[in-house]
Amino acid sequence: MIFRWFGRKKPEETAPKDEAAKDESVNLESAAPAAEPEEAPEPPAAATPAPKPEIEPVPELAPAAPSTEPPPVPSAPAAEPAGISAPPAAPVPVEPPAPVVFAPVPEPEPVPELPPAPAPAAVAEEAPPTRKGWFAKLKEGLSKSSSKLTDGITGIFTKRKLDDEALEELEELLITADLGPATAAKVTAELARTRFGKEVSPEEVKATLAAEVSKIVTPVAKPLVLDPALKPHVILVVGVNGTGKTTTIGKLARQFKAEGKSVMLAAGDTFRAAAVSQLKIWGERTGCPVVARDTGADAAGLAYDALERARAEKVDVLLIDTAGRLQNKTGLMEELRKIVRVIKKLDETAPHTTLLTLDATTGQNAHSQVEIFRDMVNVNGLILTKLDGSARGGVLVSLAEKFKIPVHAIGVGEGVYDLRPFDADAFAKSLMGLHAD
Ligand SMILES: Nc1nc2c(ncn2[C@@H]2O[C@H](COP(=O)(O)OP(=O)(O)OP(=O)(O)O)[C@@H](O)[C@H]2O)c(=O)[nH]1
Repeated sequence: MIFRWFGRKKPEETAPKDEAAKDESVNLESAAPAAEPEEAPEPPAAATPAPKPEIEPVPELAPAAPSTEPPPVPSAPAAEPAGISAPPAAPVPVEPPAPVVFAPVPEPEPVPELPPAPAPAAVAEEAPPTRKGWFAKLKEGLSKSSSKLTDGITGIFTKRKLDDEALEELEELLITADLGPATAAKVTAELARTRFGKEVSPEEVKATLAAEVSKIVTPVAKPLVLDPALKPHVILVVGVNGTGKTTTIGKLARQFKAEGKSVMLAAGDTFRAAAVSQLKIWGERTGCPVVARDTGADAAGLAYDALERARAEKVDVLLIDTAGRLQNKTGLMEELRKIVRVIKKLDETAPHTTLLTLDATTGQNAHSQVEIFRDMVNVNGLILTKLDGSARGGVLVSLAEKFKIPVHAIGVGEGVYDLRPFDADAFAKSLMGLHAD
């Protein structure tokens, strides 16, 4: 029996190469990586004299500051990775997962008037969080993902030896929990190496799996570090509509402000009026100026103006929001590449960080999104959003294994404090329903 297990092929041999990308729910007719687009039109209005963008004045900081920055929490440890700060707050009502828009619908005309934007809760309404509160929230947020795993593990390993059959069942369980075939095979093989033929308890299995998951995700757990020499450090935020780009920008803006940095926001999703007004609300909440134009304006031109303005004002960080509609993939690709090309006219090293937001509730669909956006722009950081309430949080493990792109932070709620640096060990333990210390 033991030989059968050890005689198995290595994960990379057994795992179908593009298994993950073939997720049933991805409509890759419109979303699949495509050939290089035709030559994009020459840089926009941006480089030529253009109407001055609308610059939201920096709201008066005196009233905003106390509400934006909670008093220091004594129990929270001081060590906070650069770029990401204070942990989050009271439980946030869990939204039903927002579906990723992939359907090949015709591209609508820009909507001229501003529909009412959802108003994020005021920063002041959220209680300052503690470290303990953060782990509780992470564990609670991942409870749907972890209960799937822990119930399965208990079912397989109650009073049972670790034999071939048990290992196969475990491997299947890990695949259905979105860890991906390669990761599932790797983690199971490690368990077999140390425990094969022995009676193992569900607790032992969970602890071993948590340790293996932690090993896989540790190399990608890298905080978002700003280069203080850059004025500004330009962060381009890309991702499919509804994955949390704008919300993540708001959360990051709060954190950077809390570190004493000056922040400017650019409403680069000029396609949707609601996206612009939503970013303006985040600008007001966090006390950051927002560079915006009317709906339908050229996004690259807007980004150029924003960077010019941020440079003139020696702003520390410029966060650029973008559109994420994949219905017209070629159009999106052209738009994103044009933004990058145009801002490079001002700073050839920009954007310094290109962050892709991924909605954890979409599971393996996230793999296709990484491939698509990586082909469009040089994605060099990921943020996994909506880990709260997702039963598919295991996807982070397979993303780490496959793409090895740094995961800078995770979102566990809609509140302004609900973004945290990605802590590999806490995540692995929470995913396996174990207590994170
Ligand atoms: N539960 C939960 N909801 C989140 C999280 N991040 C964002 N959301 C919610 O997801 C929804 C979409 O977020 P947006 O920030 O508007 O997403 P977007 O990518 O900017 O979408 P568009 O503006 O349509 O391009 C909003 O209702 C957010 O409040 C998270 O970590 N957890």
